[in-house]
Amino acid sequence: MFSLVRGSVCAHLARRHAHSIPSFTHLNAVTHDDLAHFAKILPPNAILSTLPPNLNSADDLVPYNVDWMGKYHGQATTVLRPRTTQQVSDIVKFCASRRIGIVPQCGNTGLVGGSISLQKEIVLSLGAMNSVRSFDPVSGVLAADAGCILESLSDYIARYNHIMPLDLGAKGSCQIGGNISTNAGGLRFLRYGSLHGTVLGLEVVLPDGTVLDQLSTLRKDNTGYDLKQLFIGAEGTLGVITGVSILTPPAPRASNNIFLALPHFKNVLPLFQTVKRQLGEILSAFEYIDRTAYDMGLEHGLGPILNPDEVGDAQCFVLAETSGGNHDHDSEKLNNLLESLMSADEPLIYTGTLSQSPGQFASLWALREGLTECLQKEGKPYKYDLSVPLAEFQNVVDAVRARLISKGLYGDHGITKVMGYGHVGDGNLHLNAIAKYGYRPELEAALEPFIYELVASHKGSVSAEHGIGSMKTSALRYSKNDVSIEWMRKIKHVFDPLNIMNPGKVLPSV
Ligand SMILES: O=C(O)CC[C@@H](O)C(=O)O
Ligand SMILES: [Zn+2]
Repeated sequence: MFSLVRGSVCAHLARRHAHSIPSFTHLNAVTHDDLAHFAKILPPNAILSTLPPNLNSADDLVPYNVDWMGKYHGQATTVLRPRTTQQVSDIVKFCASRRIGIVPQCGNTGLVGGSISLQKEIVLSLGAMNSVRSFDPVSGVLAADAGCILESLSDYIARYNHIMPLDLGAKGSCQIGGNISTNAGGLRFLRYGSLHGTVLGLEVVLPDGTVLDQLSTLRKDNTGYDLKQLFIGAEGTLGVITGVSILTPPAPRASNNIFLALPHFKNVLPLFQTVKRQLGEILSAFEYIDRTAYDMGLEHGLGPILNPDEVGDAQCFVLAETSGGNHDHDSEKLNNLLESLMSADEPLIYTGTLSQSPGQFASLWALREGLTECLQKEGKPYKYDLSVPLAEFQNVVDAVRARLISKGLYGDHGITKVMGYGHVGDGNLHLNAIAKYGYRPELEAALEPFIYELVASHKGSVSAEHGIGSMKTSALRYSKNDVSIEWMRKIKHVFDPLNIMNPGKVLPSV
């Protein structure tokens, strides 16, 4: 009996070991000889390195080593900028033979430190792979290199009257390969759904350098395991996405929006139901902004959107968008909605405005889309991207603020503002806490794991759309059970037994 138990424990440990992920100590830093090898694959201007013979300055590497927020500072000595899938494959094959870690990087606009080199891994920048491969105006399928900027792709297909199925505030600099690697959600998720549905195919360089060509353009392909799904949201830990094919919808003929002020958060849910019922399928976005976020936007010049006297003490705001077939018809629907909301016996809103021109349409969106940048101007934001039941949005924000107050950490010396905004329609709350004078360990300790425990108590997700990166590896367990994490490890081990692909991201080290 005793030996049987011992046997099973040993077997368990052996199993764990088989799927544990080698640590950074197994990886080698780039050497002079490695650079000489890279120089056989890439032209000189595609290699940046602080090592001899290149001797670039550390400043030259800042765009690759420091993330958009200036929060994560990477350690890469070398950045490689291939132009072809073959070059990516040659680089990866060589890195695997030398056990050199690789951080695939697109626009470096992520918010969780997913594209930063933690311990001298090379940065493999996809930005020079930026050509459209094909577009079929009949099916709407776009095939493109991973390094294409999202907005450039939008502009490209606009001439065919199509739009990208995703839209983000960072569209001017984020790249499609990064969007897919992080399974970005964004502002059109409510209407067009997840990239797991709209991505039809991928080309991926696997961690041994093999090119996995799954660049299918088929809508229907029911031939067993759908491998491409594994790379969507894998954050570069299973391979380097080099090419994508994605289904793009026809551009709506008319887009309108409306901005509403609500007295209390508790009105948001009934409002969402009313709006869905009255607008039906033309509703394409339903975004939430709490009072603190709205005021911050105004302080930074993103308004005024509504008459301050009518806004009064409104506690939150909603931006709803329609994408339909007829501008006047949709506008009339929104007008009727606004009128019925205002004239109800117990109105759900204080006031609202309906955009009357493309300029007004853009300025309503500008307030919502500009919030992330406003936060950066206010100080150092602690950012949490959560899925929680809609009814809990405000409770979560309030609980975090109350905790900081109770610990004496709320105010100029600590966290100056706690706010919530996000994609109500998708159950996705962006909770931000601003440390005006910089990040401090005691502030982080007050926020985490408190926020993650709160999210877990609601069976929510610690990452709704930004990913895990290096920021949330230890928080993964609040949203994934042990069995799920163990199978994630097994998958990682199958693809990347040496752990050269974006090490230290997504999976916690054991
Ligand atoms: O700033 C954030 O926390 C969210 C960023 C982005 O996902 C957004 O929805 O604007
Ligand atoms: Zn978002």
